[in-house]
Amino acid sequence: MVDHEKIQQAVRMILEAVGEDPDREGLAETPARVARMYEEIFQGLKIDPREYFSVIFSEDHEELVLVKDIPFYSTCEHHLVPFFGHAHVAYIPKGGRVTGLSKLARAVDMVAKRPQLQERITSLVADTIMGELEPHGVVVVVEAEHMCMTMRGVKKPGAKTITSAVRGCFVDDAAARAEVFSLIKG
Ligand SMILES: Nc1nc2c(ncn2[C@@H]2O[C@H](COP(=O)(O)OP(=O)(O)OP(=O)(O)O)[C@@H](O)[C@H]2O)c(=O)[nH]1
Ligand SMILES: [Zn+2]
Repeated sequence: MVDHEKIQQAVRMILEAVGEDPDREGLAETPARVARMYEEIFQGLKIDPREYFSVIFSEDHEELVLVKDIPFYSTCEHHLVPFFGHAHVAYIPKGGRVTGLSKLARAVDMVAKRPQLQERITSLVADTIMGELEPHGVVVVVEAEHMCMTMRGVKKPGAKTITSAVRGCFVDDAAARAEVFSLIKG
């Protein structure tokens, strides 16, 4: 649980500081709404993504598994405005240790629901999968648009940031890595 009372006080202060009247009709409920919103969009702070991989299926598949185009929404830790896009998660299971596909998307979702950096989402998802599933290798690619670069500051709408984290066999196996990147692109 986030501290609703504290968030409400803070939002009220911000509204006053920017020259708004926090008691006018349209804003009266805003501090409480923002507190509820933070509860939702920062819920990943309370969740360890490793818990999604506590159930492992035993399946004899030591070939590529790729879940691509996983939409996500996150909050830039520098400006507290959204950045959002898609994540692509690939791994090659080892020793029959296969996870439910949805767990890959859940891990992305929850890691994103924190004040974040795109690089940290990318590496944390990759390292969590490496640590929990102990696969041959993992590739995570994240593509996102940062509202802090779109609506303010440098103002470059449409600019996309692409980050990748490559682990295990994909580090040395250029062909396997290229296959993943071409499947993501296609
Ligand atoms: N590496 C990284 N940088 C990010 C991310 N999200 C936002 N940023 C950058 O964080 C930087 C913060 O820069 P500062 O110079 O401290 O802040 P600022 O004066 O508001 O910077 P401008 O955005 O350039 O106006 C900016 O360059 C943002 O583009 C992210 O996920 N990863
Ligand atoms: Zn930002």
